[in-house]
Amino acid sequence: MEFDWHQLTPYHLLATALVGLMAAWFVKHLMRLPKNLPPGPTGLPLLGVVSKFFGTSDPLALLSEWADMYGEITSFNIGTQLVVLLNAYEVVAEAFRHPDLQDRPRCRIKEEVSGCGRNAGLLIGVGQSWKEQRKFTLSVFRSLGVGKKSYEDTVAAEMTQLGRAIKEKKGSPFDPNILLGQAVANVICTIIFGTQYTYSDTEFQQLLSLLNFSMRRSGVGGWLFFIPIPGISKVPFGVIKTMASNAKEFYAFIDGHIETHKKNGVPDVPRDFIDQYLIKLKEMKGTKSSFSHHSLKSVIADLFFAGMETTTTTLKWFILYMMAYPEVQSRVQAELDHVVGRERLPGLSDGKNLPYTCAVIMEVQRKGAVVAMGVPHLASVDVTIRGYTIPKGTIIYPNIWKVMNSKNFWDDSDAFKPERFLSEDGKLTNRQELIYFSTGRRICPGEQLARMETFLGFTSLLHRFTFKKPDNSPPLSLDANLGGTRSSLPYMTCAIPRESTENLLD
Ligand code: HEM
Repeated sequence: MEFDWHQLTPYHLLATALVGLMAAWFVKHLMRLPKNLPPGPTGLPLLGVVSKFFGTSDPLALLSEWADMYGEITSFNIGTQLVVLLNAYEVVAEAFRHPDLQDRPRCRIKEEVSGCGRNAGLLIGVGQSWKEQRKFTLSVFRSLGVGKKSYEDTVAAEMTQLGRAIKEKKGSPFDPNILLGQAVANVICTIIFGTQYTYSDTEFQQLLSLLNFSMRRSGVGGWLFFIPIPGISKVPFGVIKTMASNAKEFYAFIDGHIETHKKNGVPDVPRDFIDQYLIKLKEMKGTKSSFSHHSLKSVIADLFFAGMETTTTTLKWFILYMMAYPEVQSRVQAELDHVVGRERLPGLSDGKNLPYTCAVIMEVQRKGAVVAMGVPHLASVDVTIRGYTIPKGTIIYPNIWKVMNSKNFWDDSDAFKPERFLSEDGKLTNRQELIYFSTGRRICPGEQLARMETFLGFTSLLHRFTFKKPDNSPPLSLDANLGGTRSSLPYMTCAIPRESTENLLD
């Protein structure tokens, strides 16, 4: 049959030209890739391995399988984006120390909704601006005593408020998610706004629901935040639309607090993060720096966003594991009673005398792996790690879950075994593979605060209550939901008050 050129329409020509261009781009793209990329699964042209994720209900298990097949460092394409996954402690430590692997992929949705632009704040900031904001934030934390003895009273007071609210449940079943979230958010509110809310405050309730939604629905490793499409925040339907409108409300909430601080004036002794930032803004006026109203707004959002759901989820795993392992719960309580007694609440200084309790905390962190895929880094130039090239523009994920759960590093890795963190003579032993807060130059700046909240939250709750699965409730599940954090499935608990601590809550 002869081809009739006259039947060709302009649409045919356009379609042919487009296919040709795409093919040319794809070949050029392949030719530009270095030969010594880390090994990994191959995918479809232009789509990469995306389809493999659609076919699985457990993306972590799939990534773990690839780690077992290809080794400590793997690479694959998501669409046309090259992604590298780091699956062993040594390789995460080496990569995250490297000065050229410290950028972040762009977070268009935040840039657009906040109006703060490409490089404001801490969580997605890059270069000099990120360094300045991070250094400043850590210095404010230090000056407020965050993570130190001097801040203990603030956190302990919040945990007492939490204990009271739990006591009001009178041992009947409740979902701990809301109460734990309130306690954790309130600690951050105290640092940033100098305000400690009551749990029934409507403004506070609204803040919690805005934050919870985005974190839970942001996809594995929060990938929805990193969709590299300009105008993404304008999508008029679905989860993106809700995330964008929540974020808008959230930024308006922050703006309100900044304006109130400005209106009232900064006192001689700054009370909180906003006061200290406003002083810094005054100092830096007229100089070229990253300090601005936008950056302030952006850093505050980052602290809430990075600090709230992570810590709440951690505390939720604690209660769930204690219900699932009542013998471990009893042993922690026995150690607390022995070291702390029944006349006072546990404090930070008790930690050194509570090796079993601390081992339980570490084991729940390992099994919970709340930030299972870390927060993605970006290569700012071509870098060589372990003999493999990581080209400029590659997104790098630390496979924190794998590092903390691999059979290669952990004996009987699936088992819940706090004793793995104890030496034969019962002393606490640290393991470098427990990279709960990541590692390297971008390691979580809230680590000290989170450790403090976790320790005081866990010990004070177990000192006062025994957590039990409600009668006739479904069997407990230790499975996880994977969103921005790896969180437990919703569950109910009964908190049974323990004897002779009643007076400590009044
Ligand atoms: C148990 C609770 C927490 C866990 C498991 C956790 C974990 C992490 C991880 C894995 C990262 C990524 C580090 C990297 O890029 O390599 C991170 C970053 C961050 N975290 Fe946390 N975090 C927790 C609590 C907090 C708290 C309480 C705050 C502050 C109030 C906070 C603020 C941040 C910020 C601002 C970043 C970004 C740092 C940067 O990009 O330089 N986190 N966190």
